[in-house]
Amino acid sequence: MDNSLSRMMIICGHHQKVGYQENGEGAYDLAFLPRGERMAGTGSFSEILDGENNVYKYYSEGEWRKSVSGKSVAIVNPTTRKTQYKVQACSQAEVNKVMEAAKIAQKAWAKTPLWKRAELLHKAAAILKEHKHPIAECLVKEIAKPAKDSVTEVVRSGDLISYCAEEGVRILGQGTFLVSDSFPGNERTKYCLASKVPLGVVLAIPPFNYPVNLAVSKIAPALIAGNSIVLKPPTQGAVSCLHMVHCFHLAGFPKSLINCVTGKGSEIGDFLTMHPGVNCISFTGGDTGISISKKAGMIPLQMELGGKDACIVLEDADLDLAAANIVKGGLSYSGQRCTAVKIVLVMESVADALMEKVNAKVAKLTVGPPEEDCDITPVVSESSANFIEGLVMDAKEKGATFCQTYKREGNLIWPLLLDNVRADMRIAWEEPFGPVLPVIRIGSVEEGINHCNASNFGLQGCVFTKDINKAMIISDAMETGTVQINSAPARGPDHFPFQGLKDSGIGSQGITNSINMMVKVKSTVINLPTASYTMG
Ligand SMILES: NC(=O)c1ccc[n+]([C@@H]2O[C@H](COP(=O)([O-])OP(=O)(O)OC[C@H]3O[C@@H](n4cnc5c(N)ncnc54)[C@H](O)[C@@H]3O)[C@@H](O)[C@H]2O)c1
Repeated sequence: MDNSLSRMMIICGHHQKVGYQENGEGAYDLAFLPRGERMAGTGSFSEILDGENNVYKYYSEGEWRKSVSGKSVAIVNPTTRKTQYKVQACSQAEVNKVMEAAKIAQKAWAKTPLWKRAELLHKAAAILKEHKHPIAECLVKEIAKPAKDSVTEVVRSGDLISYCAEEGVRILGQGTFLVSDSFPGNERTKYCLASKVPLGVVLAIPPFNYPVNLAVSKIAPALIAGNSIVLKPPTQGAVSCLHMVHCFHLAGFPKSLINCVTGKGSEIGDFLTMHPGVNCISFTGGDTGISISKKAGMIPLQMELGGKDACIVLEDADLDLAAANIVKGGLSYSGQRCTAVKIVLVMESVADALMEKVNAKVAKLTVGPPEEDCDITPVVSESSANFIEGLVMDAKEKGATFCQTYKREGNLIWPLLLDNVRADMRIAWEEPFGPVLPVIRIGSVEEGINHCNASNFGLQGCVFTKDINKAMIISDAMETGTVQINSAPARGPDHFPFQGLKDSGIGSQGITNSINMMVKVKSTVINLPTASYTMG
């Protein structure tokens, strides 16, 4: 931090705080503010920033380090489109070192009592929540998430860690005891004790859209189950992740148990996912996950990939409820959610009425910077905005009805509903990951289900109807990991099972399922010389 900073009044919502102005490179000095109120890279977080070069460090062997590569990766603020932060470009040699250390640390951690693991996780959760503001600030600057939602993401992550600690001590505290005489031909001469043991080193790769939440949803289950962690954060979201990791550091976890390497995908991406030291990969993201699955060795994989979540609206639906969920479900965080409503399939007879309600709500959305807590904020990158524009132009050429005028400034795209979309348009099938929502008018429920099932994705879907019997039949017919009845698709609450079928993933998440996924079963069989049946 240089000396040229000038003291100023920083306006935060309705509160005024006396502090120092941003120095133009994303760093602040607010050391006099209460703990937890400080800004990114300062106060408790000053250790994670190489102030001389203004590059965030990576975390290895319990220390914050500069890469020997001398190189950095720039993180571009989606709103200003200027470099906001820089992170270390780690080398393959540094990844090797991290892997070796993580392997050794895991062995000691596996011998740490479960209650002690849980205690440390609770501590990390509390520290994370205490520092919600500086971490949320990173989310606002790196991924343009609206300010309030950014705080919510951090708090929710703290709650997830605590829940995981509680769930872990219960489910990992129990094994299975089997006797041999239930299988034909056996006497009770064998007792089998099956217990859950850690996998080893878990490689965690979260996506940009929930970098903190989707990192801790891997880290916490892995740790409570006795594994060590190597985290590879997304580039946009890396600095938020580094701050989050520092909260685990402050909680006092053993060194090398949690590690975080940053860098270019081309340099360390495949190197990490194909590394022989990795015993499990937990990945959330797009199609990259499919290629990782093909390249990874014979290790357990947890893959949560893209979605094209359909919203089927029947003739008897509560249209106000459906409209509210379509707008919130489709356009929150500018549609950059795996479980966003990504296609509306509405019965022709109620389509005009529904669209009127939806368009009235879209007109009320605020569009602008995340700092102002706008509903629609810039999408994560210029290439993402270009991709979304490509889908919009394709729909235009093929005759979709534009409910709003298409408008874009830089990475900021105004919310847009496309009515009368047809199956020959790309947007009927592809995931825009932006504030653009296609609507297909259907003549029968079967047509809606067929469209949903023809997708290569199978994450979630939803149906709006007042008839629970019809809803159940549709839910059973939809080939998706989850179907929501009378609400938009959603991942939370975080302890619910969460899984994608087809190209949407492998395995199931949610706190309990993730813990169970990060262990393997180990059996010890006691062989008795004679059959023995317990009498009392
Ligand atoms: N199903 C879910 O739970 C879920 C949740 C959120 C997001 N998503 C999906 O994520 C996508 C958007 O996120 P994104 O753009 O960050 O996805 P992405 O696939 O581009 O990147 C995901 C992660 O993979 C890393 N990565 C990229 N190339 C790699 C390589 N060769 N080796 C190792 N790691 C590599 C990225 O740095 C990032 O950390 C959307 O498709 C969305 O639907 C799915």
